[in-house]
Amino acid sequence: MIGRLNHVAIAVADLDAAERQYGDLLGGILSAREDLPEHGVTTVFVRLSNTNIELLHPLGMDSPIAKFLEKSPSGGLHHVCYEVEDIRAAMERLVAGGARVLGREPKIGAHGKPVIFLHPKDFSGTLVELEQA
Ligand SMILES: CC[C@@H](C(=O)O)C(=O)SCCNC(=O)CCNC(=O)[C@H](O)C(C)(C)COP(=O)(O)OP(=O)(O)OC[C@H]1O[C@@H](n2cnc3c(N)ncnc32)[C@H](O)[C@@H]1OP(=O)(O)O
Ligand SMILES: [Co+2]
Repeated sequence: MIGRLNHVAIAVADLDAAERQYGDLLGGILSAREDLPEHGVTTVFVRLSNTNIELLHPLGMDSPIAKFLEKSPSGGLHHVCYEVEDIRAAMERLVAGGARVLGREPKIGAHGKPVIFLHPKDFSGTLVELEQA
């Protein structure tokens, strides 16, 4: 079921600084900033040859990134995103296997495709995002 690594997401407290780190210092190619109010985040993607880095900054009052940054003020690794062919089939399989899918329905993610999240406590302490390929 698990497919390509679509992105690795890093929560950042200072988006300007993170853009300088990944753009100027590391020489990455950065996307434009995008606000995704439904997810409570502003994103910037760094395109790599084999995957992408998603820089995540809190947006709005209920952002999951704000809570994460309260615990880790310097930021840090937030989630990994794997591609799946069929997100509903993946959900059924995961729920049947006892994993907690966060939310009832897939949402549309940063690439305009359906995404779901899996509880970090069910995946060795790592928040997992699945994106329909
Ligand atoms: C841009 C759209 C999309 C894309 O297309 O790429 C995105 O990536 S959006 C990214 C942001 N969205 C999300 O993170 C949605 C899913 N997240 C959640 O539903 C919640 O954040 C959560 C994972 C359920 C945690 O929420 P909550 O239970 O309210 O927070 P706690 O702080 O109480 O956490 C409980 C427990 O889990 C640990 N935790 C929390 N976040 C992470 C994490 N990112 N990685 C690893 N572990 C995490 C937290 O430390 C707590 O553990 P204990 O302290 O041991 O209880
Ligand atoms: Co993501």
